[in-house]
Amino acid sequence: MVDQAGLVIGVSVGVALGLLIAVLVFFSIRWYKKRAHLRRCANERSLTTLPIRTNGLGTSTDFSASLTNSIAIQRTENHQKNSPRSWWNNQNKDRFASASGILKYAYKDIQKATQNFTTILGEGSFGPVYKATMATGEVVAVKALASNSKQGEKEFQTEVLLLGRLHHRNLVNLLGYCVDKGQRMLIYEFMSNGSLENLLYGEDRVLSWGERLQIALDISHGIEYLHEGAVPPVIHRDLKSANILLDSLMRAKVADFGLSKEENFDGRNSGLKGTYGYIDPVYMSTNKFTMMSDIYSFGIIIFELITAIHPHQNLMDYINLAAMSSDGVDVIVDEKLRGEFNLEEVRGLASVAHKCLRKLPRKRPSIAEVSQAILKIKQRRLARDDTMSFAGSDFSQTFSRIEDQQIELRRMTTMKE
Ligand SMILES: Nc1ncnc2c1ncn2[C@@H]1O[C@H](COP(=O)(O)OP(=O)(O)OP(=O)(O)O)[C@@H](O)[C@H]1O
Repeated sequence: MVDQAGLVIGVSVGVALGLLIAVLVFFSIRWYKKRAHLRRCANERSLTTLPIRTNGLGTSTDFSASLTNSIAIQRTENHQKNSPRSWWNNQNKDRFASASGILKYAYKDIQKATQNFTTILGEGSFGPVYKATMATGEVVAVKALASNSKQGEKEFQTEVLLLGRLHHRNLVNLLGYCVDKGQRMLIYEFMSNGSLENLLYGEDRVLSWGERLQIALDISHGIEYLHEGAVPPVIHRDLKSANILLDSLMRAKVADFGLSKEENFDGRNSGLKGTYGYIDPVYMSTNKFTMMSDIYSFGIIIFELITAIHPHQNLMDYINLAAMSSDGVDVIVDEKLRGEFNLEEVRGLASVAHKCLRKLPRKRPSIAEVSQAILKIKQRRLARDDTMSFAGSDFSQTFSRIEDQQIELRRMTTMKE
């Protein structure tokens, strides 16, 4: 009896234990599956994270977030190979929206769009730039990284990372990139009026004073976004008229981030980054590049707009001479303007530029202050234009009143006759 009872108890305990273990295993598997699912979801969310946008345009995080974005780009590539969406990828295997919102193109697409790389627009230190018409009909500019380029891959990655998350109407937008067949290329929006340098020193067309003022304001807004809108802030390091591009409406956009950090000083490998004539003297002596060094370069660009004298043609000497003359900046205003400018506005803009070129960086204005000052000049100009057109309309009203009276008089005299 006792043995039987013991057996029953033993079996019951065994069964209970077995059940307990089965339940535990079941829940462990469920818990593990759930965790794996959550991790997958989290990964997918990070892949679709939007690029960093600031100033109310979207979320902003720190630089590590932009690195996460770059990792996400790679993960997207691996992930897409195996995902159920691979049918979609097969349809679009040459193009896909990367995590930073820019498109990746296949080499053959670019080859076709540039008619086998025959549509060259120009050549910079990065390599040749081509005009390309994509399959969609969109016209773009393709910057190909020269294979012998020293700063190549690092700059390329910087540019893709940086521009992919920076969007502003006064920055040249990066639309896509290509890393294929050992080639690396960047695809930008096409700027049909080329560079400010070509416009100021070429023979094609003369920029009016109004256009120059607007260009100064556009550049200022572009830099303001880089310095004060982007998180973390971006220092351009190679602001110059060749890096300001103009669209079909003559609106200016700042170009060449990342690429601008190459060692490019006077052709010598001095370790300094930037372009001779635009480099802040304080940076030259301290090797420390700050936002104020960008402000200095912008001051030089403003004087280029006023004088159309290139910094390589002793622009600084002219500026210093004019500062000593009683007529001030008036003596160095671009002759091509043929007096078609408002002297007060020119002096106002020159005063802003002088402040940007101050020896002590801390005495230079911030880019927001520069924007404000240029905006004020433009607003005064608009107000004056309004007054003139109002005065003009007043005059024409008076004139037509006189005409009406004359007609009336003539009518009365004919009636008398
Ligand atoms: N997005 C664009 N749209 C139209 N033309 C462009 C575009 N980007 C560059 N270009 C043209 O291509 C040429 C080379 O430009 P790139 O930016 O490579 O060199 P750079 O700025 O002139 O010199 P560096 O590389 O030494 O700074 C320039 O003449 C420029 O006007």
